[in-house]
Amino acid sequence: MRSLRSFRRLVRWTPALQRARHALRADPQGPGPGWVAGAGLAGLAGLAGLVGGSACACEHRQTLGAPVATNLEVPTDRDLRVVSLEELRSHNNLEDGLWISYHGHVYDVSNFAKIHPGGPGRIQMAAGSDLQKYFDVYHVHPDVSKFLDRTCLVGRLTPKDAKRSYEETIFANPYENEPPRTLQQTIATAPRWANLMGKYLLDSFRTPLPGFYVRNHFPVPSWEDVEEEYEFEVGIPGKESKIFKLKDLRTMQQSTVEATMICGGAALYPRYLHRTDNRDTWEKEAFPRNEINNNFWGSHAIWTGVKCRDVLRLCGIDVDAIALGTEPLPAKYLRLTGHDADETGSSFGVTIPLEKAVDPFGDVILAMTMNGEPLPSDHGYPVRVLVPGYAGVRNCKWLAKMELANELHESHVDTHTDEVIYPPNMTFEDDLAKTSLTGGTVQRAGRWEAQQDNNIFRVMEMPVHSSVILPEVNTTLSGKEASKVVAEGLEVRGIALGGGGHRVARVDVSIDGGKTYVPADLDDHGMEKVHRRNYHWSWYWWSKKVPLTEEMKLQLAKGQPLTLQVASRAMTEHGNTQPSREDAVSLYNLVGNICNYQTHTPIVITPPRS
Ligand code: HEM
Repeated sequence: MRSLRSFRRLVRWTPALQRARHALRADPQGPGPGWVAGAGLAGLAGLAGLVGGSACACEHRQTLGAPVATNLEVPTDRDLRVVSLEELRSHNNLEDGLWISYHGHVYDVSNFAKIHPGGPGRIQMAAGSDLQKYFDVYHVHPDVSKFLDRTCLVGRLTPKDAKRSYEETIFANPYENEPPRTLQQTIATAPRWANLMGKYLLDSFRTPLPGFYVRNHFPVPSWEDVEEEYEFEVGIPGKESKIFKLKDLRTMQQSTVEATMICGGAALYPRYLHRTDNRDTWEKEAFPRNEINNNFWGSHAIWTGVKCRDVLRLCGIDVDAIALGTEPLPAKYLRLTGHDADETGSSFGVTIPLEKAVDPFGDVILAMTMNGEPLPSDHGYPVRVLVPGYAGVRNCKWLAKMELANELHESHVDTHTDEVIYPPNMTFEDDLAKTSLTGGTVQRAGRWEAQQDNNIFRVMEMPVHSSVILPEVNTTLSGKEASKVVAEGLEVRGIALGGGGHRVARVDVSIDGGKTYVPADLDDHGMEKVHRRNYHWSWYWWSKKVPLTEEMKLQLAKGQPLTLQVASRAMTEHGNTQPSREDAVSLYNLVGNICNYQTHTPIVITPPRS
């Protein structure tokens, strides 16, 4: 119910979605279970007139017969059967199969939809139509034909029909009216994903708000003009839910927390598709991409808001007794749901341990300001849950609901997308290939789902991490700069974070790709005095002039350019540290979450004139 309310808010706010809503109204099925799975979604995409035609009575898998390709073989176009536009469009629901066209090929993505990182609903939006129209908006996708061709190819369209399929697919961009943005380097626009890259991260200890790291999953809900309508609900089993409005929070005692927020991905992009052939592509394709920028996917701010435990206390939870252990935990988790939802109405939701929320030193607050200003829309205006030490995604924006529960949140984000660490034997294409090309399609998809329960866990606290920020990747130093490096050493600067509130005890720097290290000078900007107990939520900055070895100097003296591989490794006071680049290869996990390996920053020194 709540997610429908959020969706309505989005619809009211976004003109593109308003247009889609009209299309939905024209759809006789209207919202409901059939709507999610069927032609209603095509209506949402403005496709009602195109794909809502006669339902295909046949069982599509039977019509397909034997798989057209094995895992690694892609048939040539000559061998593919020609699919008519009508047939493509008739496969627009789960019952008859979800088919899409892409670059002239037709694919059955019925099984893939279940594991689609962007959620099953979004694939259903495109059913019976052309994928490219969607990818024109959702730039998060690289060219996916590589694995679609290997996994779920049905046939091809004639060139004329391929053109028609693209041209007649009408899709209204739900991200047209996102808030204005400046400063950041954009990774993706729909949904918004952006960060301050490289040297700008070291411009100020507290990141300027327009540059603060953003990772949205859905269009931004706008509360600016209607903040008096804003509310969130607290649900406690066996009790009536309690509603809080902004004015309720504003009259409560405010707390301030200095905290760095870092992405659960910590580093890796792009993910999935660059590693579909086998795990080795993790190093060959994903690592180099990751190392294009000196990126630390996070930012720092001072946050103000109401303690989460104070809100729970008002709802009748004895947070002090629970924290002291004199009362048992009433539930394992606190589930957080946002007012943001995907284009099909499926809400954002994540889980945090209830223990963290009631811990008087856990510093979980319902934040209303960042750096002394109201939260910007991109950061959850008016209320975001700040969960210091935890992955960014746990810090639910645009809070709509908090509920005590013994089960994890069932949202797609919490179960599939950014939240999970998959076991090392799991690859995207393997599972996908098996799901789609064998007769037992559903069981294979089940393998993926089964993994969810067994060996897959959720990213909660972040691990220790550090990044080299300066010099920037591929910097070339020559002339006086090169002479200075020879005389004084290479000046390296960067950022480190203990993760989970752990103190960073040391950062070591290497200029020879991790063969040898020297300790850097740490600067905590006085945060040691600010943080309570043993928790340190803030990033550290560090710097070091690393001397060249005699061998390196000799190489330059011979007139040969010198390439250095700069790396850093932070270590907590427990001795936890970052894996080397080599070790990270075997630490492969499908999505690339908490990938805190020591990236390499290549820089070149050209021989200075003596
Ligand atoms: C067969 C068709 C599709 C394939 C193979 C596909 C594949 C993928 C993959 C691999 C990702 C993860 C990308 C990454 O994080 O590096 C992704 C994410 C995403 N996809 Fe798709 N996709 C398809 C269709 C669609 C459609 C039709 C939509 C929208 C209507 C869509 C929306 C998204 C969004 C929004 C994300 C980002 C989710 C997030 O991380 O927040 N996708 N898709």
